[in-house]
Amino acid sequence: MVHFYELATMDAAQRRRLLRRAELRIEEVTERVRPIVEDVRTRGDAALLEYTARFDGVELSAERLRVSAEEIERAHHQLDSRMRAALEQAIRNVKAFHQRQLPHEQWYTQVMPGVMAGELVTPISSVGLYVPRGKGAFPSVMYMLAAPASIAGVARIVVCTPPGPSGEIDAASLVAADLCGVHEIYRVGGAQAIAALAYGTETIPRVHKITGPGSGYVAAAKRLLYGVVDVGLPAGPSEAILLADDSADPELVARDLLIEAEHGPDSSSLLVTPARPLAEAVRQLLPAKIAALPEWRRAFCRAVLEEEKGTGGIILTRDMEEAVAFVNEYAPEHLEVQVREPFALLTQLRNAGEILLGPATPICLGNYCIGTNAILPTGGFAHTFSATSVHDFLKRTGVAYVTATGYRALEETTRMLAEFEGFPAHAAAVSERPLATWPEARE
Ligand SMILES: NC(=O)c1ccc[n+]([C@@H]2O[C@H](COP(=O)([O-])OP(=O)(O)OC[C@H]3O[C@@H](n4cnc5c(N)ncnc54)[C@H](O)[C@@H]3O)[C@@H](O)[C@H]2O)c1
Ligand SMILES: N[C@H](CO)Cc1c[nH]c[nH+]1
Ligand SMILES: [Zn+2]
Repeated sequence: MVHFYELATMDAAQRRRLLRRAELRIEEVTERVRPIVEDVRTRGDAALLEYTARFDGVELSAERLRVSAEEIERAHHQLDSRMRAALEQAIRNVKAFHQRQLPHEQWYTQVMPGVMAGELVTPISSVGLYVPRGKGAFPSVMYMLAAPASIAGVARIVVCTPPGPSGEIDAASLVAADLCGVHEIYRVGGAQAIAALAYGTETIPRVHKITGPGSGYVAAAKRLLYGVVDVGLPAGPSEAILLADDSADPELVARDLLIEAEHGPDSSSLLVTPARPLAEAVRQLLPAKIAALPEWRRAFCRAVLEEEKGTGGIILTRDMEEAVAFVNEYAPEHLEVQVREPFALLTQLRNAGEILLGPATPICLGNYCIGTNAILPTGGFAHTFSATSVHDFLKRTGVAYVTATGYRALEETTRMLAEFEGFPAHAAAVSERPLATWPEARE
């Protein structure tokens, strides 16, 4: 039976378990991941190759870690033409959206006469993109990461992605990377790939920032490496909430509930609604829809929606206000809204990686081709983190210029604050400064 909860009577432990979702499993695997990270740090490529053999079942040599230019070229010939057209449309939309995010390279404001303050925006010089592949290939993740990184102007973009059963990287992912101008791709995945990007190995040079989604192993490795490298937004196992009222079509809601549930047993997918007839109808429809899926995706949906450890299901609330409050507390990665007046409700929605409004905007469109980014914060981190964007690949540096007039107006304030804080050198630096002789302090 699909999990069915009434929010008003849900006990505190159950509520906490749903709110924590996959975070609990990431904690569980952290100690298993720690020695992998340490091993890659000390033994480099040799460790990478051993873990690739153990976890991906692929024997590689260090020379084969990097995908060759010929393989990328071959991928273009191998890719089915309809798949190429789909990729091109999706990438076009994703690029158009992210191009619009680009901020001005610099801006200044006169905060008071003679005091100019502003920001210089520059790209991060090297980034590592993690594209998962344990339960299927993700060309979409490739372009969701590579497009904003390349639009931001990152000079060195490196991709790590696990090899398929015969050591190959799928043609669609290679073409997607190429269409985004990314060519440094290594066939290595899991915690070992994150460690390689953070510390560097003989073959994979280290980067300044790593970003991209992944399984619990990947998420745990990133947390262990916080402080060694910038590990970006926490994007772990996929999750979604469908927020619906009695105007929603149960058939569409039931279908859309399976979108994120089919990613893996650690995914979460919840219908949150005050409409009992809708909740009951969706509950009736789900078993047949789950049964119609191929075996392994069926097993994932059952694990999420029916099994004891699963963190999916249906939550019935007393009214829409209670439903919205729960959604805001949960802060889902994807939020699909199927209510009579979605734009009116939007003003009350505060925490989500993305919000998709109306019955024609199912989560799968957002996953692939609307243009918005599908690499989003999970585990409740949408309370503070944002969707992946060009801003993840840029940094802002404060820039200021003070003239002699501005300096004179700030001299005493600086001295007062420095003396109060007990910094005599700070205070001395604004005493008797021979400003008038400096041509660069001109007005
Ligand atoms: N939040 C997002 O934006 C977002 C987007 C896409 C996908 N996802 C999520 O990413 C995840 C992808 O997971 P995946 O499994 O398909 O790919 P993955 O690449 O993250 O994990 C597979 C890798 O894990 C390693 N591994 C496997 N078993 C291991 C073990 N026992 N010990 C240590 N390492 C092991 C292997 O090296 C393998 O290459 C899913 O949970 C999906 O929901 C999230
Ligand atoms: N649902 C994922 C983000 O959580 C994105 C994705 C890619 N392919 C299918 N789904
Ligand atoms: Zn998805």
